Formats: sequence, C-alpha cells, structure tokens
Amino acid sequence: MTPPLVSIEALSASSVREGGTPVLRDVSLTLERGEVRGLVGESGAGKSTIAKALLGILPETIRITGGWLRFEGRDLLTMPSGELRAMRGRDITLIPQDPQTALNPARTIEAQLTDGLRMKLGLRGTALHARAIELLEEVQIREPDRVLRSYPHQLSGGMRQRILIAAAFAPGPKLVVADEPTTALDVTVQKEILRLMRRMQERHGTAVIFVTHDLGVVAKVCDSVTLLYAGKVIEAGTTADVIERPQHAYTKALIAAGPRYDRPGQGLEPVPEAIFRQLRAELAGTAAKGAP
Ligand SMILES: Nc1ncnc2c1ncn2[C@@H]1O[C@H](COP(=O)(O)OP(=O)(O)OP(=O)(O)O)[C@@H](O)[C@H]1O
Repeated sequence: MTPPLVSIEALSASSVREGGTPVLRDVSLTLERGEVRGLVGESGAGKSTIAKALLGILPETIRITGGWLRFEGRDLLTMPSGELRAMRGRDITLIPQDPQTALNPARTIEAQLTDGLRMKLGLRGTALHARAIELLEEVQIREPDRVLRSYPHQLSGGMRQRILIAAAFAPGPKLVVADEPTTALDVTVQKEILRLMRRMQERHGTAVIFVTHDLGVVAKVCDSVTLLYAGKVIEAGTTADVIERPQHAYTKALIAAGPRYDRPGQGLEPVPEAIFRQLRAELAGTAAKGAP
C-alpha cells in the first residue's frame, strides 16, 4: 500500500530556549497526494514548527522529543542531511510569509527565479530564460520580460508573492509549504493570491500545507484542517466538517470570532476567557498523562 505523502505521528518537541517548554504535544496528521491541509492556530500554536520540521530547517533551539515525521514513508528526522537538502527545494518547497524579505533586494527577479531552475532542474541558457517567462505567465504576470529584468523594490507586494508562488511550483514539487503567504498583503490582493494558489495547486496536483491563523482562509482554500493550540491538536477533519460541525468549544469560538469570507460582516466575538481556561486544563491533563 502506498504510504500517505506526509505522515506525522505523535510528534513532540520542546523549546530549549524556554527551559524545555513543550512546543508540539503528540501531534499527528496525514496529508495525501494533492491534498490541501490548513494548519491553523494563534501565535505560538506550533504551526511554523511543523512547517520547519517538514522543510528540515528546525532551529537548534527546538528539540524533537518524540514521534515520527514521514515523507513518502521515509522518516525526515533521521534522513541524512545531504538527502534532506536535495529534497528541499525540489520535492518540498516553501512559499514564505513575507515576499519583501524573501527576495534579495540586490538581484534581479530573473537571477533569483533561475537559481532554483538551474540547480534543481539543470536548465541553462535560452531554455532557462524561456522557462522563467513561462513561469511568470502561469502566475498571470503581464510583461514577463520586463518583470524578469526588475529588482524586487520595483514590484508590488502582490507581484512579489506571485513570483514566489511561481518559484515554489517551478520544480514540480510533491509538497508546497505555504507559511501565511497572504498575511503581509492587503485584503484585495490576499483574495487574488489565494485564488492563484488554489489554481496552481489544482493544475499541478500538488499537496499543500497551508499555515494560517485565519479560518476564513481555510474555508476558501483548504480540503482539510488541523487546529492547534499551544502545540496540541484541538480538532482536525475535512474543512466542511470542522467549519459546519465544530466539536470543540475553542473551534466554535474561533468561528464566531471570524472574519468569515462566506459571511462578511458577521462574527468578531472575542474568544471567551472560560474557553482558554478549559484549554489550559486539557493541556495540564495531557502533561499529566505523558508524565512517568
Ligand atoms: N527558534 C526558536 N527556538 C525555541 N523556541 C521557539 C523558536 N521559535 C519558536 N519557538 C517557540 O515554539 C512555540 C511555537 O512557535 P511557532 O513559531 O511554531 O508557532 P506558530 O503557531 O507558528 O506562531 P506564529 O503564528 O507566531 O508564527 C512557541 O512557544 C515559541 O516560543
């Protein structure tokens, strides 16, 4: 039987910097080929830690204390670093949060876009240039020749994010990790970028881990969702199930808190303090269960 594309089993991690504070608590999730899964939670929930673990770029100050992280059945945590490096940027790519800082201000778009194509796909010369043009056309950038000659500061945030999306899909990856790819953009541009991401994902059949704090974004682009709080999975399922029939009080409160793309103007209730008390009690229960 083919293993899922990504399989995370009982993954636990702690922060060395914060005196051993748990960062992930027994997190399990799977991602099938072509599936788009939202990883949702507020700041500090552990979303980026999971994303970084998948890309093999966890900082030394975060230590994995248990569990498995498999990609096509192979454990990424024990994979030799050379293999992991070869896989990163080819089989697993990243769309970063902030298009402003992700691009080098001193190099043209063409120089940056073609780096990956040269290294990962071995393209050279006119074939390289032609592929760069094609990529920009695919993300609906007009005048791609001019854009390739530009420097990042000459382009808008939305244009820069389109370029990073093109770069992430260029090597034909099996998995794209999108780390809050629309947070730094204004609302109208956000919607365009979400539509573009979904179109690219469908066209290429790529699986996506979509990191976001916004359930509205999940409703728009994700097939499934895993909701985290303080490193623990609170609720997971298909997007339709979780949004239409949330089981946990925290999920219900987040949905009420909005913003909801499908119900503009509704919501915006803050999450009640009683729900955070309940979450903290549940976390204390987890810690007690895990203790020797
Ligand atoms: N480099 C690091 N070293 C040690 N601990 C870290 C590091 N980065 C984050 N942490 C801790 O790990 C926990 C989870 O952080 P993480 O960045 O994964 O959350 P997040 O859900 O992605 O939040 P955000 O939306 O703010 O990015 C937090 O308690 C944080 O303090």
